[in-house]
Amino acid sequence: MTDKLQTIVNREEQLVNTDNRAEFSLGKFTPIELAWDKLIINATIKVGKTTTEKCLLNNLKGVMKPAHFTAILGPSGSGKTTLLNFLSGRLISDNLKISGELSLNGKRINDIDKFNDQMAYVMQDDILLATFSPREAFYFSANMRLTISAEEKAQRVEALIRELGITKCADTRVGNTQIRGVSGGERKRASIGVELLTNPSLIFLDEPTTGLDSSTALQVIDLLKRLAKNGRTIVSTIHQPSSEIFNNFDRLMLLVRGNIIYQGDAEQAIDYFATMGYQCPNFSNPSDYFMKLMNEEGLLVEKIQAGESDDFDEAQIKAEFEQRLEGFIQNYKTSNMIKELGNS
Ligand SMILES: Nc1ncnc2c1ncn2[C@@H]1O[C@H](COP(=O)(O)OP(=O)(O)OP(=O)(O)O)[C@@H](O)[C@H]1O
Repeated sequence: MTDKLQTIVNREEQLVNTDNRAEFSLGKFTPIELAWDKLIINATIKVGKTTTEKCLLNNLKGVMKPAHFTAILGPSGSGKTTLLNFLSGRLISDNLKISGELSLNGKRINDIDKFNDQMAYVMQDDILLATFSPREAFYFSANMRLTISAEEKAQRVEALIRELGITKCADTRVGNTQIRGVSGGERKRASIGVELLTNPSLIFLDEPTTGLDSSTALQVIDLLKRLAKNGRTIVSTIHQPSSEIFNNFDRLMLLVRGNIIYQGDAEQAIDYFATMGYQCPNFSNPSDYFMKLMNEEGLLVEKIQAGESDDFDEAQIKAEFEQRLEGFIQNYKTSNMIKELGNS
């Protein structure tokens, strides 16, 4: 275990032993640092008699740190869900070839499934039954999954309802598109709550803010941030985050076509790209800017905005984008971020 991680573990134990711990008093948990190296995932694709190989993740090294909220951003098809599924042990497909190394708190592991009880995965589509209230859903899940006493289950459920800020709607049915129920943000917080019942150290979330308006999305992000502050490892893919949401990320990972082009402190990302000559304009949303950099269409828009002719050669744009992408990949490979990963 690294010194930094040991410090977090010690801090966590201090917190756990303190009666006045304010938030998410779900009990003791061991902070988790999940790291991986040389991760290659290839898919075999058969169309008629032709078989081709597609690289989904291209030799990745990375780390998800405890007490941090890490956001994974990238264009559609860049490999975000594949990475999330691999790290959470949910990647099952007959046509995938997977190789690489995983380690948990500094120790190599072969089977992530063994740590299932310390991890949770919040899917994009909420799994709550429309006719249950959040309180009923929590008790149902607690009875199915927890082996603690009935009194402890009740304590945990009631604490969660308070800490998630859903006291007012705890007895309202969840609802769905046909049945009126709690709001979208309350439903998402309740979905996260169901996963929190097992007191996980590491939580993966797939686009938890999709379909929510900006202030409701911010409430969900605030919840994730609080969980991270509490010592948990929070890893989430996020679709089109606002600037306000972006400001809540501790760490940022940018993925393009199965390659990482940034992995580090979210607040240093703007400076990092600026040193390469890509300055995010003042008052603009950093994630929108990064998404433009990671897309061929973004390059086209950039050219039109710069007043260049709108009679573009598609092949030329493609070639220019490939060159830009290669520059990002190579710059990342020689950056301090990669060197720091070596020490984690
Ligand atoms: N089992 C598979 N076989 C073949 N191709 C696959 C398989 N799984 C994923 N892919 C392809 O790998 C690429 C990455 O997929 P992934 O779902 O990880 O992307 P993503 O970044 O999460 O995209 P989105 O934002 O659209 O959800 C896509 O082109 C997808 O079609």
